[in-house]
Amino acid sequence: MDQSKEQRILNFVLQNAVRGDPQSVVDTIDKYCSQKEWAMNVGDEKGLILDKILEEAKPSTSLELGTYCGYSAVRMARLLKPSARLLTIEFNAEFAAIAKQIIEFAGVQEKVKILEGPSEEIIPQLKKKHEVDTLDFVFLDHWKERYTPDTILLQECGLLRKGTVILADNIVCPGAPEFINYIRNNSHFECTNYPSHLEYMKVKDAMEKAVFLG
Ligand SMILES: Oc1cc(-c2ccc(F)cc2)cc2cccnc12
Ligand SMILES: [Mg+2]
Repeated sequence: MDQSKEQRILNFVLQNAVRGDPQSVVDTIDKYCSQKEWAMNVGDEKGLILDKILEEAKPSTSLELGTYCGYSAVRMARLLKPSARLLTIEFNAEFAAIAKQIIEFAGVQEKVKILEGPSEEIIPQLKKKHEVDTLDFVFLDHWKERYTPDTILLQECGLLRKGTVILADNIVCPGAPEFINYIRNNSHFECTNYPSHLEYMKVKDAMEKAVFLG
């Protein structure tokens, strides 16, 4: 059976990154995906925007929708304070298995919990099953047509609080026009756009920050 691209990324990390060093794992994935095979990690240019917004938020409890290979989970976990936690939801079982190994290799497994399944099923379980009170930071990086319904679901489940920061990837490419229309016309959110480029490409992309006002 031929290896998947995600398995090749994992193998490259295991052979080239430094175990227990999250920055080396991030740099190694960026090296592979810019030189060998493109993959849908947030990448280094948009990753620096993610870093800055995450550091400003200083979150105790963060949620990521769309783990993929774990690149942004490792990238975020490396900046979290020791007691902080990141929950990351991944629908695809193969991706979740790869991400688990990359997160463990990076040594951030104590801060990161991968929840495998559909976001619409897992979000309503966060309070009772995963002991979440409210979320300080949310990174939307899964299927674009889920951005709006999952944002509404987070609100309905009482998981947002005054000041919760939501950061969404791929606002331009592949694009999330319905989400942008929803969030920018919703008086409960204060939005900021961050122009950038698609990971590893010269194609234009952007991220959108939406702060929940309560
Ligand atoms: O950052 C991303 C990029 C793309 C993408 C795929 C093919 C393209 F030609 C361009 C962009 C898809 C994503 C799907 C989910 C989360 N992030 C994605
Ligand atoms: Mg993305």
